[in-house]
Amino acid sequence: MPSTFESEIDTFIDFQQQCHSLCCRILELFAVALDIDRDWFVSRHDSKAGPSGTIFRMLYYPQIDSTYQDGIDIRAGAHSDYGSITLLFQQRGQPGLEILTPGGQWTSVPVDPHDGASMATINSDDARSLPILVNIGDLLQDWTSGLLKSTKHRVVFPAGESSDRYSLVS
Ligand SMILES: O=C(O)CCC(=O)C(=O)O
Ligand SMILES: [Fe+2]
Repeated sequence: MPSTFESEIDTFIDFQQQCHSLCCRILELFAVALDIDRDWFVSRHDSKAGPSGTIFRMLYYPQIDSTYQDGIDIRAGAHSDYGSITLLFQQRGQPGLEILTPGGQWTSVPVDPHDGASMATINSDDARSLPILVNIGDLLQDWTSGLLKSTKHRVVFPAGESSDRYSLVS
């Protein structure tokens, strides 16, 4: 843990635990939907039985000058996540995530899907908070024999002006 974060260690641990609980809840609902034992996925992330396998990452992609080449220079190369599910927290004004569609096209994922919607169409809770992006990973694809598909994604420099990008991944 970098020393600059040491004073916030309790906040990070609390946040990470809340992420783990949310992941477990989502995995439980997947199990219900698949009509299998509702603990099937969650029991495999039980920290009482050993390391839960959960990884928490705080990512910083620094702003660079405008010499980067669109479509060639990228911030995080194409990959799928190797775990079961991943929660991704992004910040307003820091786009860049793209997913590969089944048709093989890279498509940008809005940080806030409500962008462009009129305020009258979103409720006040939505106006305050950003959605959490949930990615299915390779392990869940494997566990479900490909029924749930892991999503290939990457992070590119946004078109136009580049800015710092911070994200949290759990
Ligand atoms: O920073 C992002 O938006 C994505 C990060 C990511 O895909 C990862 O850490 O696996
Ligand atoms: Fe990823």
